[in-house]
Amino acid sequence: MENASPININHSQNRQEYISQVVITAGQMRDIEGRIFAAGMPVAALMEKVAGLITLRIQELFSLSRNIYRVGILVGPGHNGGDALVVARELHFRGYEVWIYSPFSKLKELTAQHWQYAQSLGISCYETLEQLPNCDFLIDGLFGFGLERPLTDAIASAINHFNEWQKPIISIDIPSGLHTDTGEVLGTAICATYTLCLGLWKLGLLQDHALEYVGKAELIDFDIPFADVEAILGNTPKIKRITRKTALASLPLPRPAVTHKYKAGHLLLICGSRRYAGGAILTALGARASGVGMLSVAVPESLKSILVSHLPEALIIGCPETESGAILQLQLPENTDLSSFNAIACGPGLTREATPIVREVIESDRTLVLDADGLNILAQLGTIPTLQQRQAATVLTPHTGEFQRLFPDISDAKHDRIQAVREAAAQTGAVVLLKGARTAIANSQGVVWINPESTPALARGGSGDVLTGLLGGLLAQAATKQLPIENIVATAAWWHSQAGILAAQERTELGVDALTLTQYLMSAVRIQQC
Ligand SMILES: NC(=O)C1=CN([C@@H]2O[C@H](COP(=O)(O)OP(=O)(O)OC[C@H]3O[C@@H](n4cnc5c(N)ncnc54)[C@H](OP(=O)(O)O)[C@@H]3O)[C@@H](O)[C@H]2O)[C@@H](O)CC1
Ligand SMILES: Nc1ncnc2c1ncn2[C@@H]1O[C@H](COP(=O)(O)OP(=O)(O)O)[C@@H](O)[C@H]1O
Ligand SMILES: [K+]
Repeated sequence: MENASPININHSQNRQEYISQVVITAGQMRDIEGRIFAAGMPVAALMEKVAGLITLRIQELFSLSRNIYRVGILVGPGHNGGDALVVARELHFRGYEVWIYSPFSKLKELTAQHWQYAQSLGISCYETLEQLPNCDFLIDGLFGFGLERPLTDAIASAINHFNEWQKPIISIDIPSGLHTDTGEVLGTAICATYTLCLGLWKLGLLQDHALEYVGKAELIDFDIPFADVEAILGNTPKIKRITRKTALASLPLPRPAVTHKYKAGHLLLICGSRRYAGGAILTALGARASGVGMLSVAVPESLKSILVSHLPEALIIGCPETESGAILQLQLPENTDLSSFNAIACGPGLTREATPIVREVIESDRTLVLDADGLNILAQLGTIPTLQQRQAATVLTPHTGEFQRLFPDISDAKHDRIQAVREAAAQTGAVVLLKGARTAIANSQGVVWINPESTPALARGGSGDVLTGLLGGLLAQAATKQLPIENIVATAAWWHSQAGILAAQERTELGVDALTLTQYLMSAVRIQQC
């Protein structure tokens, strides 16, 4: 299986794209910073540059042409506090009313110098909370990527106090109190309205449990040299954000002028039961939207007519069913066996009665997506030994509950989803897509893609079924083109979310039922292509 293709970072026009993909840990940022300083960049000069860019962004967000603003600046003991003090000074010169608050008796040297200079300019600097007047917004420079120990006592209560103010808070680099890598709350954390992440995206900002603290995240690019990033990350970063550009690059567009339906991929969906008929319809509609050349859908016989009425273009295969209406046996049309398909997606709505069918597709040599009951059955069969028998590519698409059933020995799924999904892919050899607010995808070589934009409108029954169909359809098309599986999986996750975002914009977050979502898939791509 091909690994992530290297990003060519030697052309300046690629910088923006590269920077928007790369995700780093605190340790990597420290190493990159160390190289920049060792090469001769003065620490104070870099702080000035970064804080200048932060100031410009704050001026855009809270323009004096609209209002007179009183700003509270929260200053920590390290260089995050130093950044905040430079911002305080600049906002003071620009005409903002600035108050500085820092409860720390000991500041790093550069930070202490900026504190002293701010005081000399007549900016009010306070050490106790009560002295700080009511402000229109706050700038959080308490802690950046240097925070490693849980916050306690006075500083923890101060953070809780500021959160209660319900004023906009702009966090510099990362909301203070979040762990830079896991996004975990270390005691307590600032609930930011905006997070201005410095230089390169920090991993913790893309972890699900950090999202309620992060607010709207933006990157402040301060021209970190490529050579320094490359020296630390190599030219194929291990953790990447899925971008519009990378996602669109894996879509099977444009179609060649001369082609036919089987060249555009043949997908077999195996889904549904009498109890869960809707899941089969949604999965099939997701597959339809992928543009797949030929769609076959195996369902229990009693679902055949309803599937035909929703998808007249698909070949609906009615299978013998159990007493309770699950598929009893895969009964493919004459002259067809599993090798007739470019990809198989199996699971939504099957019920656990369909174990023999799941076993059969796992034993096949076809690219396989397992979801929902396909995953529950796999967990019962024994995830790792069962998948070790597979010769072809496998994609698992669990939500957190399914993930824990599949990988009970990976304890990290709730604390560090990125590490968890990476371990799961390494143990199974499969591409694993862990669903969530920030869906993460890993391959067995340890490369991870994170979907950085989505909407809670998707937290709704059936939206995962749509993803399974969409992904299956893309994989079937990709199989004829030799595109890397993990790139297709990332594209499917991105596309699904973009459709959710578009639908939520037009219909509110309450208006994105799974059927509606399928109707937005096409327009989401069309808009993004423009
Ligand atoms: N790299 C870059 O690209 C650039 C980086 N820049 C900025 O530097 C920031 C990183 O700065 P940093 O390394 O000084 O760490 P930071 O997060 O400010 O705090 C560490 C301090 O907190 C203290 N401390 C820790 N835990 C604590 C606790 N529980 N309770 C109380 N104290 C605690 C800890 O003390 P110690 O552990 O030594 O006792 C230490 O003094 C970065 O986020 C960005 O804003 C820009 O200026 C330029 C470009
Ligand atoms: N809070 C959220 N923000 C963004 N996307 C979400 C959120 N919650 C769920 N999703 C997405 O919605 C889909 C839900 O899938 P799943 O849990 O399998 O639902 P179902 O089985 O009902 O179809 C996944 O693609 C997931 O990433
Ligand atoms: K901060």
